Amino acid sequence: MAARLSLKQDYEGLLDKYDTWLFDCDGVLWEGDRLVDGAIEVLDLLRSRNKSVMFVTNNATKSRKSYKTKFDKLGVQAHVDEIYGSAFASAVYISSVVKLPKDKRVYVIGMTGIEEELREEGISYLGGTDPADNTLEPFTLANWTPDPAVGAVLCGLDTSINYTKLSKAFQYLLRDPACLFLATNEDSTYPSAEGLLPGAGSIGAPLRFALGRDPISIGKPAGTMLECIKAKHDFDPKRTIMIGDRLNTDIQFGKNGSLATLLVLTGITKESDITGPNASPTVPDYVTKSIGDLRVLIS
Ligand SMILES: O=C(O)[C@H](O)[C@H](O)COP(=O)(O)O
Ligand SMILES: [Mg+2]
Repeated sequence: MAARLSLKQDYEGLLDKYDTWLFDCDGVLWEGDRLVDGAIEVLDLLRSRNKSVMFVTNNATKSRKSYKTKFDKLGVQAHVDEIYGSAFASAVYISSVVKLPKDKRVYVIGMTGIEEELREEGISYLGGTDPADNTLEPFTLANWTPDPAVGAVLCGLDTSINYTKLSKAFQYLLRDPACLFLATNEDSTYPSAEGLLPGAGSIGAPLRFALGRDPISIGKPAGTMLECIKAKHDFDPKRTIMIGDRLNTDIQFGKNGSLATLLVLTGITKESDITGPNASPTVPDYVTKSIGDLRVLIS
């Protein structure tokens, strides 16, 4: 049963118990470019109490560096080494876990975040924002020569998705069973400032359906990003709390990592998802309406 936080002492209890605070971004700190009310004050409060603050986002549209620009623009204090995104985790996974040979390339469905992180890791790629792939012209195999060096397809949130990209990714995966099918994350929806939109998982869904094959998904709830954090920061999982808005990514990620979990209701998850007959079996340790609720601690 999740503990519903409401009193000042409830929030004080979290400060006493947890030294490391991992924040999901979309739906927790902001929606699109609209900050959640109180997010900055609460992050400043945590840092003033010597808490370690990190950001763990499945949003692959931005690299860590371009996320740092977003944080700066929104006035949120963050160091690039505190920012972990699924584009970064995917690039690290391909270079360090897959160990993709240097003569191999990655076909990308996605945006600059993935491209920048692959470049940072020295991984050769094609597709992505290439104008030749970002076309609404009809796609025909008769006019296409696949790149024989492609050894993996990486699919992430792509707001310029089209039939050409899906067809090329499909062909790479169909013609070579050894070609890796990777997804930065599989969130079904994206909480924009104006409302829900299809998420990364819905961008890759046509490939799953056409191929009858599931990708390896690298973002939350998989442990890859936690491994990336562990590689750079010492922290005690027993004194670490994951704050998220989506049960099957953020809260499950926290549970998989033996972290405490705090669900907020400013993003994807609504009250009806956690109460009543259709409540999800994924139960967070704590629930509060918004991260802004912790402002009660600011004396
Ligand atoms: O579709 C997506 O990729 C996700 O909705 C989105 O970007 C999740 O970001 P997060 O909530 O993990 O910051
Ligand atoms: Mg979120």
